[in-house]
Amino acid sequence: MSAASALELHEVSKRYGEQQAVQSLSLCLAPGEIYALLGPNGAGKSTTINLILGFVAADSGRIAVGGIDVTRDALGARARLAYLPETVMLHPSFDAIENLRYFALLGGRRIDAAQARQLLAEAGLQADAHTRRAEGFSKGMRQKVGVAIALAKRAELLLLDEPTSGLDAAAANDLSRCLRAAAARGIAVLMATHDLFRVTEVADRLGLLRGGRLVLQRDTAALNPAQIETLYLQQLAA
Ligand SMILES: Nc1ncnc2c1ncn2[C@@H]1O[C@H](COP(=O)(O)OP(=O)(O)OP(=O)(O)O)[C@@H](O)[C@H]1O
Repeated sequence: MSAASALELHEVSKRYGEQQAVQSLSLCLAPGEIYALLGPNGAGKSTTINLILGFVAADSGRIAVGGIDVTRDALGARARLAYLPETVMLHPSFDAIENLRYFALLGGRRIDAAQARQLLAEAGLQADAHTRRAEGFSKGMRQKVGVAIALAKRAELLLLDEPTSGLDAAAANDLSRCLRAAAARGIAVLMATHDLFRVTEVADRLGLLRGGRLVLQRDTAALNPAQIETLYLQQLAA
């Protein structure tokens, strides 16, 4: 496996009983690349993310994060990535700066308040929210703190599952900007999503999963949302 890839999956398969959740999946993300994983419910998107996180073990195939094999060194691989779940859990009574410093420390990095402010600003969190307690934070604000944590950790890979579900248009647009900023710093981003509109806005490449198989891959540069939808529906009907 190439150490230059932020993420590499080679012929990865995972079965749950009779259900083939992921089948012979091969995928490679370069540093700074944003990849959108599309597919209908049950296509295998979350399973793919859980395999990369090492939460579930592949039946066969290999996965490497920053060249570190997930099976051989799960902790080493996890140290190189950051995962944003649907709701980023923060310490409710800490403000954004305290949360960032706390989680950065858990991730092995000590940062001061000025660095925390800088990272939160890069992730797009407004300055007046930096010293507010996190208990009142919206989903979008939590995600920004989550991205700032990934930046603080110097993660090479950011994984997101349905990041725009439940976000209003402004917050989703904000998140796109935030992911672009992370990618500009060399972080590769893999996001599972149903949001075809955001795919053209934020992703460099898309992959469509169907029944656990990658049935289509495209650069998004030349595609608009309507074209993506057409490709998507054609593949599902095939
Ligand atoms: N823990 C599990 N036990 C048994 N079957 C599972 C488990 N997790 C996923 N599956 C099955 O594996 C297949 C892929 O599921 P997965 O959750 O990865 O799809 P998905 O693309 O993320 O779907 P959604 O868009 O609904 O989140 C489905 O058939 C699902 O029922």
